[in-house]
Amino acid sequence: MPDISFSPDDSLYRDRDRLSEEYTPAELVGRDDEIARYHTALQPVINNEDPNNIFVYGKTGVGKTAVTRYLLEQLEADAGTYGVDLTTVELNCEGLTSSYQVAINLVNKLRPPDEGISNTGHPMHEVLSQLWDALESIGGTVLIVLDEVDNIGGDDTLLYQLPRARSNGNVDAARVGVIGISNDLAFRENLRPEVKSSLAEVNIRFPPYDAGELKQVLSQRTSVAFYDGALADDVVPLCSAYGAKDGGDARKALDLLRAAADLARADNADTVTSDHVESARRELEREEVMDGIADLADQHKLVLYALVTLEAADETPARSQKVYERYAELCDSSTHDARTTRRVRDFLGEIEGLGITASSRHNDGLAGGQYRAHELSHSTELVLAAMSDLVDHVGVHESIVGLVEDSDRISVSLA
Ligand SMILES: Nc1ncnc2c1ncn2[C@@H]1O[C@H](COP(=O)(O)OP(=O)(O)OP(=O)(O)O)[C@@H](O)[C@H]1O
Repeated sequence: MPDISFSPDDSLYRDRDRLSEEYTPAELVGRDDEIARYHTALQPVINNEDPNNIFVYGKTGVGKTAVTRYLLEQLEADAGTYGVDLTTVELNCEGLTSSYQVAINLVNKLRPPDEGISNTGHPMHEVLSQLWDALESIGGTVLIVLDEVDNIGGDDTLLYQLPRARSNGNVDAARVGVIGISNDLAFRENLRPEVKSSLAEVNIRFPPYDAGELKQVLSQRTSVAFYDGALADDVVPLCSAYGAKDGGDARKALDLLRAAADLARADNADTVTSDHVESARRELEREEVMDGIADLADQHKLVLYALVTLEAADETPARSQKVYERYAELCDSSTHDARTTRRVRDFLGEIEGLGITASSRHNDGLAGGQYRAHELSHSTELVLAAMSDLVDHVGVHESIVGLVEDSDRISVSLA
């Protein structure tokens, strides 16, 4: 029987929590240009002028929230020094899918905790009136951060009203500034022009981190999270390079570093090495692909299943038409209606967009014309494991019999 007793083992980590999402370092590195522009946009606050409405956008994990918190903390401290009456409120809009829900949550953030209002049952105009009252009683400059603001969807009443609260005469004593943060790049584009012009007076784009910037971010964390010498020299550069490749996302790079160190710790290793990073990356990638496939709709999974059977038979890269034919056979042998070739081409594009497959364009000239050929970006075993529910339902295709453990359970023999 294995020894299941627990004992502290901290030979690598000085403080593992410093690699977690919750930890914000005292200084933010690698975002100097964005910090400088953001700083300029916030400057009117300290001059006691009307604040700018600021729209911060960029892909996930590029420091939008971290930089916002970092600057607002500094601004609050300096407002204290210069006698500026400043209140900042941060609301994460995740799960708040309408102006109504965001407005109620804002009212409850602005009011004393024992004076909150219920989440339903108020007309919108009443909620807005409570919002103006709450802002008015706070007074001074009130900066409202709406993180993940795109959750609000097409219902932009609040995003229209809030930045105009003063000019429309809804508040008088308070100077309201809105900071909207979003990683949905289409959201800002799709705002009505009148909302865009007031909500996004100043736009600040956060580009993905490059490998050099991620190296700065990771080096800063390693100095507080690990003991000296706990990491081999190539670990931080490798995690940074992968982070840059995976969308320039600092969260992913930090997660990779932590997963690598966890593997090293589980191995009782003296140092974290590049082999740990490679293994951790395979494991994280595996989880991501598994999640991505598990979330696909049945029609997408059928298309993917078709490609898996072709890959298992060494028939990839396979032309879209060939994938379609196999897909139609799979639909025939199950209870699914086959969609048109055009829809299936769309499905293939969407699956590729998730990084599950890859395609290349071919040109066979007069003989074969132009076509796209598809293949899996991951092992057939991994993809099959992630869609075992569909395989159970449709049946095990003969080409994958050797890859599925209990394949004699159901077997589908197709042309
Ligand atoms: N420049 C940086 N220095 C140190 N840590 C950083 C830096 N940028 C990002 N991070 C860390 O990376 C993680 C993700 O950053 P952050 O939450 O700011 O990203 P974001 O752009 O707001 O992403 P999302 O749109 O997904 O919310 C956090 O743990 C944050 O502390």
